[in-house]
Amino acid sequence: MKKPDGKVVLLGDMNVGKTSLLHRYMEKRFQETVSTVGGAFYLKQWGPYNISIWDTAGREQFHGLGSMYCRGAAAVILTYDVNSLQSLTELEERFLALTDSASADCIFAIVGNKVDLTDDCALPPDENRPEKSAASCGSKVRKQVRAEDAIALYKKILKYKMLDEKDVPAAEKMCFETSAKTGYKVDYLFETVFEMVVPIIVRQKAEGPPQTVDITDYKPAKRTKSGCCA
Ligand SMILES: Nc1nc2c(ncn2[C@@H]2O[C@H](COP(=O)(O)OP(=O)(O)OP(=O)(O)O)[C@@H](O)[C@H]2O)c(=O)[nH]1
Ligand SMILES: [Mg+2]
Repeated sequence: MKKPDGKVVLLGDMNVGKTSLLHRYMEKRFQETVSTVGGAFYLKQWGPYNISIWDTAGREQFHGLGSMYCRGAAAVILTYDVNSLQSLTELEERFLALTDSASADCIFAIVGNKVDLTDDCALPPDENRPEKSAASCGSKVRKQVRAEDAIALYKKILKYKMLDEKDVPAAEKMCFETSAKTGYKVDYLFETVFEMVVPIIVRQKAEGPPQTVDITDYKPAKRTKSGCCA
């Protein structure tokens, strides 16, 4: 297996569509998923670099693994469901702290998935079309999370990381809305992130061995007679 040069990690609550986004990008299709157990990764060749993209489990029982997956990450994609304000809140309350183990210059992207389930009634109510302000429009639902809410979260992340807005990509550039189901903006999301990750990979390589864990290097510890590990 090729050794990854850099690492991108998808984090977010269960059911927001992390696995579906990754399938859509890597396999160009949408298929039924099962809730992720632990984590899994894909390798993506990007120019001369191999980037590992880690899909993590959103379920609470796997929460402890999150910071291990984030170790040395060059980018973290914080994913929520545009139809669930709670899934955005969880990013701040439950997932942000997991990124403490990421690279110091880690890039953050915030992604609102499942936009296909919403329609233009997500926009502020139109006084001329009061029916559009209803909580649902036909089979589509009103978007629960506004783009501004995601931008506000991005700014909170910068504060948490003690980063200056002028030293990092603009919030508007790093907040995305996608649909894994239709493919809307999925390639754009990953490719924007990869472009930004390349300089971080270059720096990480210049500074020494990558901080990513190569699971092919894993050798089980020898057991001694007393049962301890040697
Ligand atoms: N309509 C719609 N459904 C989606 C979209 N993305 C994912 N889903 C559905 O949402 C459900 C959860 O998707 P997953 O990709 O498994 O979610 P996850 O974030 O990986 O969940 P965990 O692995 O439990 O953390 C599945 O039924 C998907 O088919 C989308 O863009 N639009
Ligand atoms: Mg999953």
